[in-house]
Amino acid sequence: MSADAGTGSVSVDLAERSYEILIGGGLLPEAGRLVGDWLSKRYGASGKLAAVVTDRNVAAHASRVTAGLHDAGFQTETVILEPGEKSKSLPVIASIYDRLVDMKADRKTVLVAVGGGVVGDAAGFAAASYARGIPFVQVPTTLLADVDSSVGGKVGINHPLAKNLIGAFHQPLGVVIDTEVLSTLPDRDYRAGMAEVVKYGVIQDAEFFGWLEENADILNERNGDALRHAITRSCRLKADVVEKDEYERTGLRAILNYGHTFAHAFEALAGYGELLHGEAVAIGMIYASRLAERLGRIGAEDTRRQLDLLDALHLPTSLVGRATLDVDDILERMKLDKKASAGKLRFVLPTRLGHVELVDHVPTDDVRAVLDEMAG
Ligand SMILES: NC(=O)c1ccc[n+]([C@@H]2O[C@H](COP(=O)([O-])OP(=O)(O)OC[C@H]3O[C@@H](n4cnc5c(N)ncnc54)[C@H](O)[C@@H]3O)[C@@H](O)[C@H]2O)c1
Ligand SMILES: O=C(O)C(=O)C[C@@H](O)[C@H](O)[C@H](O)COP(=O)(O)O
Ligand SMILES: [Zn+2]
Repeated sequence: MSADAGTGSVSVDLAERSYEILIGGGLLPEAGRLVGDWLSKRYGASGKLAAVVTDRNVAAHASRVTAGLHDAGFQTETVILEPGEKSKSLPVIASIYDRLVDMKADRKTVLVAVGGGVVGDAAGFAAASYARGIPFVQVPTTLLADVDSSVGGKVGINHPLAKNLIGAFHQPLGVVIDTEVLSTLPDRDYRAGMAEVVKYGVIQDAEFFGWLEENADILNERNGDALRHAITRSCRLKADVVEKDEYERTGLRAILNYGHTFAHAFEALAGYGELLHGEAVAIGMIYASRLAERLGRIGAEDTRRQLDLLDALHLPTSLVGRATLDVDDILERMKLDKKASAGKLRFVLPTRLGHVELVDHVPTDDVRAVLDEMAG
């Protein structure tokens, strides 16, 4: 990765729940001080007790955050989760509660999530529910968490039958993105994060989509400047949506779910963790775009450009060779999607690059036809 070119920030404007996302190389040691500043700004003098939740693969990064917390005067406890999607489960949440009870955490104890989307979602849900809500800070360490899961306050865990079915909205006090941490991220996880970056281009920003097409090669090489631009733009685009529809009530926030109706069913059916979330989203976006084509809402050329970009970023675009799933099972699982209403599926479908719509009453026969066609 190239040398740091300074720290940037994105503001998320949500009245009394507003916060900053700081983005730069080498920010990890600053996180402790930032947590202290954000906590005292929001809650006044605090007890300076922090629970750091991380996973085994990122514990070394987390210890640098812990050192910064100590320097800032915090006493800390560290909870280390098993890496992987299976940690988004009730027993893991119960184990975090136990540790919070042991350390006598109160409503001014801050929970600091250092890790990918799994750590952020699970720890964030523990923070949302312990003592009816304690402050929390996101220190994402994967590309996916940088651009998506650390921003916007969706936290939660999986039900065996459906992704993220149990959860809450709980905004962080702030987000610290150290782009240097990505240098240790395995390639497969790095690529998976790119799927959510591509999503923003398709749903909100055709120009950004074009920039991604032009820069796919250097993004694959993890070029520092390109990455910082991709992360900053993605955070801004997500913040724009969250600021207007924080609780997904008007339908606007649902656009962030492009590709996810398919993806979540695939992830649950394949067995959590078999297909990475970003991989499932990449495949789901192509299925959703094919569905939009079939319904006459988008031209084939716009699906092809998504396919080509995902290919260039080495992401999968169909289930073939990845998972063999039964079409009826997929349709059944999709009915558990949180966007469904009165048992009817709703899909986020593109009309052109840079624009999507939430569509009700999509005929099951059309969804089935796309699933059959994509199975080859
Ligand atoms: N809350 C939201 O808005 C939101 C948005 C998108 C995705 N998600 C959720 O995020 C999860 C996926 O997140 P993810 O892709 O970050 O997966 P993840 O948290 O499982 O991390 C991927 C892997 O990388 C390892 N890792 C993390 N950072 C590392 C680093 N810097 N160096 C080395 N290894 C590292 C982890 O231990 C793990 O094995 C899914 O559960 C998905 O549903 C939530
Ligand atoms: O923040 C959102 O809103 C999103 O939909 C972002 C998605 O990328 C993310 O996967 C989210 O966890 C899905 O939310 P869900 O409500 O469909 O579980
Ligand atoms: Zn997602």
